[in-house]
Amino acid sequence: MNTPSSASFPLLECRGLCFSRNEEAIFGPLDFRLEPGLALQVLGGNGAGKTTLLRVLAGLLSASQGEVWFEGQAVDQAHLARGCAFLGHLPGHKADLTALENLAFTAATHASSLRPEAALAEVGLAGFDDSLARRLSAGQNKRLALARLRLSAARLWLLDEPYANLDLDGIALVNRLIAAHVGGGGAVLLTTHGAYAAPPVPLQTLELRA
Ligand SMILES: Nc1ncnc2c1ncn2[C@@H]1O[C@H](COP(=O)(O)OP(=O)(O)OP(=O)(O)O)[C@@H](O)[C@H]1O
Repeated sequence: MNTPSSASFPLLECRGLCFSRNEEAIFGPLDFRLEPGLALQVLGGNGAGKTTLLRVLAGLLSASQGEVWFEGQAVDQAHLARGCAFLGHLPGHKADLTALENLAFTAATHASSLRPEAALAEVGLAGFDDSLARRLSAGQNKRLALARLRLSAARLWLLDEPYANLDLDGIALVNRLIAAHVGGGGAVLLTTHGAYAAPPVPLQTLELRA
């Protein structure tokens, strides 16, 4: 079987993607592509289906209809769960582990060349190595989640409200991380309500309506 070169295909492509709950359409059908080196901002008011779309693309929910293609191949839910890095509303790390223990786990599972201590410093949490995650503030927890993202090897980042809970430095940090990831050939799909400045990278938008 010929394996297509990933360079000649979008990183992500959705064809007729729909999600329904109890026969009520939440979103779709959606058709869009996301090329490496770009970000796609999903816009929409409360309840429009932004989080649901990201959860489908992260392999956490099963689409009702349609196809998702990843690096030129139609993929199933399990493949999506392995292939993307997802930053959701919840931090997603272990509350009873320290900041550094959480990062060491991520670094080991992704064989990251970046040291966990360096990732912690990069997100402004130097000195919090031994702090339990459950003792961190909401913004510090978001920063720890961003450090985990930094250690991930995934080319596709799915960021649900990445600016939420962050101060101005934190918002600038998110923009720096997105710019570096996209500049390195990755791609980012992010949700916002449009209240924050968009990341400083080539940006497409996708509007969902409730
Ligand atoms: N677990 C659930 N069970 C039932 N309905 C749900 C569930 N999660 C979300 N919904 C419904 O699905 C719709 C889309 O929700 P979703 O969280 O995707 O919206 P959103 O665009 O992310 O909203 P927000 O901007 O408020 O975060 C809403 O009508 C919501 O009530």
